[in-house]
Amino acid sequence: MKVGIVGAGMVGSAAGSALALRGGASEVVFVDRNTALARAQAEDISHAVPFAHPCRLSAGEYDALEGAEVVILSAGVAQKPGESRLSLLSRNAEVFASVIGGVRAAAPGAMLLVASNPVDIMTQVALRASGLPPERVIGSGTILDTARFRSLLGAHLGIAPQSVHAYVLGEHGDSEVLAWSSARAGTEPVARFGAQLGAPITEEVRATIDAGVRRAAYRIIEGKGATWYGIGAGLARIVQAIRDDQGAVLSVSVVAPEIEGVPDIALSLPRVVGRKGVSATLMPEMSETETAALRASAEVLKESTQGLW
Ligand SMILES: NC(=O)C1=CN([C@@H]2O[C@H](COP(=O)(O)OP(=O)(O)OC[C@H]3O[C@@H](n4cnc5c(N)ncnc54)[C@H](O)[C@@H]3O)[C@@H](O)[C@H]2O)C=CC1
Ligand SMILES: CC(=O)C(=O)O
Repeated sequence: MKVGIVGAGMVGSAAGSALALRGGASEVVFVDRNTALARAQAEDISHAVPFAHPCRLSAGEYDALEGAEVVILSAGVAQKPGESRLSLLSRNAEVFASVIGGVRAAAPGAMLLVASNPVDIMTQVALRASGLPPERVIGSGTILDTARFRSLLGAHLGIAPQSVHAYVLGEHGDSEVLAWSSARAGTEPVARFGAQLGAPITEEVRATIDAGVRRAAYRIIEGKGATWYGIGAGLARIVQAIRDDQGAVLSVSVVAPEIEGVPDIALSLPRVVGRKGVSATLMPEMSETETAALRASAEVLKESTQGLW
């Protein structure tokens, strides 16, 4: 499958690299207003291909996206230390205004996979600008936060994160909701599993894991300026679910008519992802507190779109 990546910075290049290393695409094309950067990323990643799977890498203008089935949108500005994702909105909405037209003209059949922050609102921006149906404009949403949650829970329980089934819901951002009520280790609720293994999930453990997930981006940006490996792998995971029509259940963001009483909203819930994009949305079992937190997260996002359209 041919995949386009608009925005060849840290996130776009990490996604291209993950796709090449995992065998997630037969062809990856980078587009960036910095054409030298796009060319250099393609050349650099192509040198990893002999150690991985066949994959052609190149860079070009928008017309090079012709035939792409998925286009990843990772163009725009990223957070500086201490800055929130929501603060990027007006700058990145402006970037998308110039990017989406070029993508749609060159690759009208492509699904859009949005990574730029604030990703939930940028997914709404991309939907409106593209005219595509909502199931074909997918935001990476909390795929990364869910990975962070599974990773920290797995480490606490002493099991592989792949055996932890737990999701982060709502905004990919400060108001996100860790869905503890539905979290499972193997088939067991995580609290029961932890008690059996001598790794109880106390209030203190929950608070530490919550901060570990919610504050991850801030910590990493403080330490190295940006985050890219986790989201690069997450984007490649979504592309593979689409390419292979997997029906994978992933926490991604799409525009929905209503969630928890908030109309016309994009946020993350577990969703079934395959060749047609998102084919179903699942509402996990939640406690009253989690339901209220999800509603609050939807309201934060809704509030942030005021004045945008
Ligand atoms: N969804 C997620 O989980 C994550 C999202 N992000 C977001 O991804 C975005 C990209 O982050 P980085 O790659 O670290 O930034 P970066 O600054 O390394 O790369 C952004 C690229 O976009 C390009 N660009 C800017 N305006 C453009 C335009 N009009 N047309 C074409 N290219 C344009 C720049 O030349 C640059 O190469 C940010 O908004 C960041 O917040 C970052 C990490 C995780
Ligand atoms: C930057 C960002 O959105 C993240 O690492 O979660």
